[in-house]
Parts: sequence; C-alpha cells; structure tokens
Amino acid sequence: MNVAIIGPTGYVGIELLRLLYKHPHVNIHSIHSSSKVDTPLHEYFPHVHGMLSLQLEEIDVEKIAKACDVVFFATPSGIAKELALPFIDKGIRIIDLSGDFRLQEEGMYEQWYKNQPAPMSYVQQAVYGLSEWNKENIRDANVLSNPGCYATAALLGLAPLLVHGVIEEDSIVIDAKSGVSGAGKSPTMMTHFPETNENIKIYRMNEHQHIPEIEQQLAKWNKNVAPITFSTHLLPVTRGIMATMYGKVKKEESIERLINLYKECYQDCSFVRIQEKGIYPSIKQVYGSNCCDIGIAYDERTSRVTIVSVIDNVMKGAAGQAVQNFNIMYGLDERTGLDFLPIFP
Ligand SMILES: NC(=O)C1=CN([C@@H]2O[C@H](COP(=O)(O)OP(=O)(O)OC[C@H]3O[C@@H](n4cnc5c(N)ncnc54)[C@H](OP(=O)(O)O)[C@@H]3O)[C@@H](O)[C@H]2O)C=CC1
Ligand SMILES: CC(=O)N[C@@H](CCC(=O)OP(=O)(O)O)C(=O)O
Repeated sequence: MNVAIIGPTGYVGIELLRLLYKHPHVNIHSIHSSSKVDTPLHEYFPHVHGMLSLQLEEIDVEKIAKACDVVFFATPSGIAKELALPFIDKGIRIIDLSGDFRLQEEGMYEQWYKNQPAPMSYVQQAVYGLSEWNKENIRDANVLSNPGCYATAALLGLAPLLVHGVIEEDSIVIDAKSGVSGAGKSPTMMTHFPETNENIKIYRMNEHQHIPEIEQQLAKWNKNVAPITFSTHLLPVTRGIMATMYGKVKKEESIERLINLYKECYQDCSFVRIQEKGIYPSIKQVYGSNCCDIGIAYDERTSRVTIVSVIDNVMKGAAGQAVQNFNIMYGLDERTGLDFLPIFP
C-alpha cells in the first residue's frame, strides 16, 4: 500500500515513520510539511541520516490522492477537519491522529476543543479506532479516527468493568499522568525543562478534551454511565502514560474473579497484557512498544476496584495504534510492523 504522512516533523509523525519504514506491506510514498518544504528529513532529524532519504514535500492534495491508498494525519487538532475532506471526497482512506473526528455529538468539539468542528456529515463517517474493541467497524473504515493517548489507556483499563456491569456507573475516577512528549514538540512554559524536571503538575483540571471522548465510548458500553472525574498530570519523563482508575463494585467481588474477567476479555488481544494478582505495571515496561499493561486490585474494606493501565503515549497512544488500525483495515495480522519487545531499560 502507498501511504503519505502529513506532519512527520512532529513527535507522533516521526514515530509513525519509524514504524511504517519497517512495515512489510507499506511503501512510504511521500511525507508532507506545512513549514519545511523541500528539506531532506535528515536535516531536521539527524537520527534518520543514511537510512531514510525522504524529502519533505508540500501538501498537494491532487498529487497525493493520485498516488496513495492511505493518508495519515499526525497534525494538531484543527488541521485534518479541513485538509482531510478532499481526500475523503475522493475515496482515499484517512487515519487521523488528532481529535478532529472523535466527538460524534453536535456541540462537543466546540465545547472541548474551543474550535469549529468538521462538518458533521464527515464526522459521522468516522470510525473510532480503539483497536481491541471496535475491530468490526475498523475493517471497513474510510475515515479512521485514532483515539487520544489518555483515552486509550483509560478505556482499555475500564472496558471489562463497564461492559460486564461490575462497577457503579457513577463511581468512576481516573487519575492520569503523562510524559512530556504527549504535549508535542513545541516547548511551552508548561513543558520547558526547568518547569517539568523534578516536578509534577496537574493541568486542565476538569477541562481536558479527552473527558467527552472517554464518556462517549463508556456510554456505548453502558448507557447508564454518569460523568467521570478525570485529572491529568505532567510527569518529568519523555514517554509514558499511567492511568490509575477507581470504581465501586455493585456486589461483592474477589480479585481472582476480576483478573479472570480481564483475561477473558483480552484473551485474543496481543497487545494487552493482564498482570497477575499483586503485580502493578510501570510505564517503563511498555516503553517504545504498542503494549497496554493492566494491573487490578480489589479492596474488600472499601468495595473499590483499582485499575492501573500503562501505555507509551507515542506508540499505543498514537502511532502504534494507528498502524494497528491500518493492519485491521487491510485484513493484515494486527501485529504486522509492531511485533517487537519494549525497550528496557
Ligand atoms: N504526542 C502524543 O503523545 C500524542 C499526540 N496525539 C495527537 O497527534 C497529533 C500530532 O501530535 P504531535 O506529534 O505530538 O504534535 P507536534 O506538535 O509534535 O507535531 C505536529 C506536526 O504537525 C505539523 N503541522 C502543524 N501545522 C500544520 C498545518 N497547518 N498543516 C499541516 N501540518 C501541520 C507540524 O509539521 P510542519 O511544521 O512540518 O508542517 C508538526 O510537526 C496531535 O493532534 C496530537 O494531539 C495523540 C495522541 C498522543
Ligand atoms: C502531556 C500532554 O499535554 N498531553 C496531551 C495529550 C495529547 C492528545 O492525545 O491530545 P489530542 O486529543 O489533541 O489528540 C494533552 O493533555 O492534551
């Protein structure tokens, strides 16, 4: 398949390129930039020198559409909602890694992204690419909306509890933490080294754009789900997300039953690894991989279950899951191009 990448100079775009470069069914036809046209990629990223001799090109819709089967958008929110439309009209499959096609309910994008949305007729064509839970629809997707990084960690961790009605629907609390690469390559006062190093900060309290995305998917699994409490923190690390989640069980549970439930739900999922009793994952154990590792605890004293879900934000939280979705869309083994161990240490 011939693919084009828009936004390869960003953190997610360059990770996508790293994965697609080794993908046996992909030819990277072209890479496109809005600000560095005609620059060889290695001038911008010295780490690809001698291995990837690609030149950044302008975004010429006609030219890309003529040559490519799929266009990946690794661009900030607000770009694909316009730039992807002519590709969709021409029947070219798109995979958007931003939030532009995720929110299906009218008014939600304006409220949470503070911007005008894509026309609803396009948003409604989009398939939400939470790979493990939406395979049937992903196969036929022409507009694939890749989930947000926090949303991926949270939803994979909560799914079994909601699908099987284990917890009270109004008891969900998600406490999430991300490495700084989650904020993209442009430094800000929030992400600047002296501000983040040896520090931990909470940000966008009760206003994070992944709140409606998570609630939208939880409601598909369980229509009684009430608004969630979701807080996000910046960690002084480059990659990694840890989402620690709490819910009150409806009836007495046991840790053995809960772990079995998770193992059954994810038995056919290569990338979701359920930890044994008493073991809780750390972000380092999924670094550079497409894995989501999940640990489960149950406290009989409080009747609360605690779920710890970790991913690499740039991989399973973005580029890795996008490649997994590409594989599903083309009927390939979903591990194609992704079947490697995490980097350790
Ligand atoms: N970082 C992460 O962990 C995650 C990110 N995402 C989402 O993925 C997307 C990319 O994120 P990330 O790589 O971190 O962001 P970056 O800011 O690192 O990179 C975004 C890239 O988009 C390109 N771009 C900017 N404006 C335009 C434009 N008008 N037209 C075309 N291209 C443009 C820029 O390249 P150039 O100047 O060369 O055009 C830039 O390199 C975002 O929507 C983000 O929310 C989702 C999950 C996780
Ligand atoms: C650390 C950090 O800043 N992380 C980003 C998550 C990026 C992401 O997934 O955002 P989109 O919904 O725009 O795709 C954030 O909190 O906004």
